[in-house]
Amino acid sequence: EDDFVFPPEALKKVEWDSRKSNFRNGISPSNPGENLVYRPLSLGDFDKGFVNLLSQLTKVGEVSREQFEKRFSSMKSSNGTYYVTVIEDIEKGEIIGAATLVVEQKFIHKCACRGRIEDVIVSNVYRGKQLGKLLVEALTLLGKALGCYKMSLECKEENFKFYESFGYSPDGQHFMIQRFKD
Ligand SMILES: CC(=O)SCCNC(=O)CCNC(=O)[C@H](O)C(C)(C)COP(=O)(O)OP(=O)(O)OC[C@H]1O[C@@H](n2cnc3c(N)ncnc32)[C@H](O)[C@@H]1OP(=O)(O)O
Repeated sequence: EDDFVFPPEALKKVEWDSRKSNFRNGISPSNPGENLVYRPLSLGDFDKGFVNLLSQLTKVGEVSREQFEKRFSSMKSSNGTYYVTVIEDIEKGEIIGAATLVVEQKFIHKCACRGRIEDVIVSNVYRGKQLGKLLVEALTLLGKALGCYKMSLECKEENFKFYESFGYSPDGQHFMIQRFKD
């Protein structure tokens, strides 16, 4: 039986009809394309190249099965915080896209929640098929459905246009960062 990092039913909250971006090929979360499935990250995805896919985004380093399983169960037990989603090519048994919604709990704005879109990646072989758009649009609408008062993400300026199509805009504030490790 599949062990998912969050209940798959949560994705049913997505109101796809209220999406802001246009999909050239008519794909949707329930129908992302031939042999493709959009769903929560599963424990079995370690063997389907999930970690390898992330290395196309940034440095991942060696992640053992044990480390993956520990992180997976920690995310799963923090109910309602980590919505790690993936697209699987079921013919190949391979994870070819991923994106995460993190729902941060606040005291401000009457104990509101803020959504952050993180770690958006589509395998270079599958780019240009509207799958990146599907990942971002679905998580944006999920954040809205879960009651987030605000959604945000960090990206390179060259990706601003991409994210603007889902309703994001640069806020003009300067983001600050300090790295303790590479
Ligand atoms: C919050 C974050 O995680 S930021 C990090 C984002 N991830 C990366 O940069 C990793 C490397 N890149 C990728 O994985 C992919 O290129 C992604 C995720 C950015 C896009 O995924 P793809 O599946 O290739 O894109 P998809 O086919 O869904 O969308 C392409 C559409 O966006 C547009 N687009 C894609 N990238 C850009 C860009 N950088 N600037 C402007 N438009 C863009 C295309 O023109 C196209 O528009 P159209 O639908 O009107 O024709």
